[in-house]
Amino acid sequence: MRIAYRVETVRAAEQELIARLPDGALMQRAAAGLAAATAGMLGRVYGARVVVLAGSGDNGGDALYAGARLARRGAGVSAVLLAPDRAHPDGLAAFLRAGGRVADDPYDVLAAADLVLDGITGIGGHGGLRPDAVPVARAARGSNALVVAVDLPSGIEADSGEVLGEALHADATVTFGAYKPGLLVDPAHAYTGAVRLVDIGLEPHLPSVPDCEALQHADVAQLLPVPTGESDKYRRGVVGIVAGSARYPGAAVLAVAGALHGGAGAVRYVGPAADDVIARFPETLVSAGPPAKAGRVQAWVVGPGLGDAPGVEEVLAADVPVLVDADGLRGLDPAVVRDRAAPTLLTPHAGEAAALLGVSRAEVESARLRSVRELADRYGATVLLKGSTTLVADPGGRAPVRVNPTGTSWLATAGSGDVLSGLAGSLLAAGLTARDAGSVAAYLHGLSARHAANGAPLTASSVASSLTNAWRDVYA
Ligand SMILES: NC(=O)C1=CN([C@@H]2O[C@H](COP(=O)(O)OP(=O)(O)OC[C@H]3O[C@@H](n4cnc5c(N)ncnc54)[C@H](OP(=O)(O)O)[C@@H]3O)[C@@H](O)[C@H]2O)[C@@H](O)CC1
Ligand SMILES: Nc1ncnc2c1ncn2[C@@H]1O[C@H](COP(=O)(O)OP(=O)(O)O)[C@@H](O)[C@H]1O
Ligand SMILES: [K+]
Repeated sequence: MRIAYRVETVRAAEQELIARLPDGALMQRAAAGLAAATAGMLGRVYGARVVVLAGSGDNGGDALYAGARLARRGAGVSAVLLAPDRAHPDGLAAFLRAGGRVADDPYDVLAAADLVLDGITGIGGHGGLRPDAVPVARAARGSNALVVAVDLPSGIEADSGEVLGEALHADATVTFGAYKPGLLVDPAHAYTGAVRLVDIGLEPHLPSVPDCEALQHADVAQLLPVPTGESDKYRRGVVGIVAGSARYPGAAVLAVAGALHGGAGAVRYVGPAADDVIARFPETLVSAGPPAKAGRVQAWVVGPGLGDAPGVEEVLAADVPVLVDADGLRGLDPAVVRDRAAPTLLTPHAGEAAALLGVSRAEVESARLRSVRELADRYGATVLLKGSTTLVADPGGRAPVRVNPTGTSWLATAGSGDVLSGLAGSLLAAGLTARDAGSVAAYLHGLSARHAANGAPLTASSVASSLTNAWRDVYA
């Protein structure tokens, strides 16, 4: 599991640790880790041209100390001081002692740089880059240098993943002590490049429950339902799919395709697209009547391609877990969901989430963490917010928000969400909690999409058929 902590928590842990260490030792650990990581990226340090962008806080101090270390190894290092009279005094002194120079003209040194260390702001920065930092950041990005963000790309919001102004696009980020949520969640995540964590000894001082977490293969492998000698199709779970309409029969087919790959023992389909479903997947149990007459299921999926057809309320009245997606979310009454005794999983994309929250789509996309938490609280349900970073939140804010690390932008194609809802519903029927079902489904779906795309456009059908490969990846 990759875990992330918000700034307040990181600072509290730092204070505990600092109290046990000699003065400045923690910053030296950070700077040493940063210098070692960037030396590895450079390959050859001797003779490399390095530019340190140093703001007025400790983030600039880290960058200056690391610059000093690189200078001692033979790099030509220049510093661009964003606030010359407030630069980290000890860091600057060490930097000058090591042979570093303060640049006369930032744009000259940036144009010739091999490596830029972005130490403008770290966890103390808010509101995007200030106007004086913007042209410098643009020149760094416009150069041929490798741009490495110190702790986090300057200008992003560490806690929320928002980008409230301009931020510096890094090729890589070296972060200290712990991941921060903004390093995992878009739009900020799109600025980080590959993220490397430097251990500064913070871990024992951090609480056991993080703010965000991202599953990895081993976590998913433990959660996946695997049949045993005792299993039969009913004990593995039966998932019911209420989806499709005369206008959108394909949504039913895709949701069933996802469900068939999710580990339930059987998939029931209820709705007007039964012929299409059977033609494609003869293993589906279909029925034309209402959901209540379809036979027992351990979980329902309702909504994909449903159009204006009724059925959502009836499904929500069932006492088994229910996943509500797409058309099922339209006008969904929070009171109805909150009153349910069995778990509910809502899977909106940003547009659907915006409609439920009464805000614009852009607001949801720019503040994904806040939006998913707010929706989960409002509905008293688990919410999976789809998009470039898929998030899964439980209500109440106690459990860490799951951030999905897999996926590809090729997934932005019609019907891929239908596959996801069937898949997650199947995992719910197999007995996973709503949070596990949602996050495991998003993980497999994203992996599968990488197989299906492999550098070219994918189709939603191919995402469903590649799910077998995704399961195998996770076990391998
Ligand atoms: N604690 C420790 O021991 C350790 C801490 N560590 C390091 O410290 C970092 C945190 O340092 P920090 O708290 O000094 O804040 P930091 O991120 O440098 O920024 C604050 C400064 O930036 C300024 N500023 C603010 N917004 C701005 C903007 N939009 N655009 C431009 N400037 C802006 C603001 O100026 P002011 O508002 O005062 O004018 C203030 O001076 C952390 O990320 C990690 O790298 C590691 O060494 C591990 C040990
Ligand atoms: N830019 C993106 N990057 C990665 N994944 C994306 C992106 N845009 C959409 N997705 C994923 O693609 C799927 C689209 O689902 P959805 O919007 O419901 O489409 P549909 O309703 O057509 O099935 C979701 O799994 C979502 O997370
Ligand atoms: K930075």
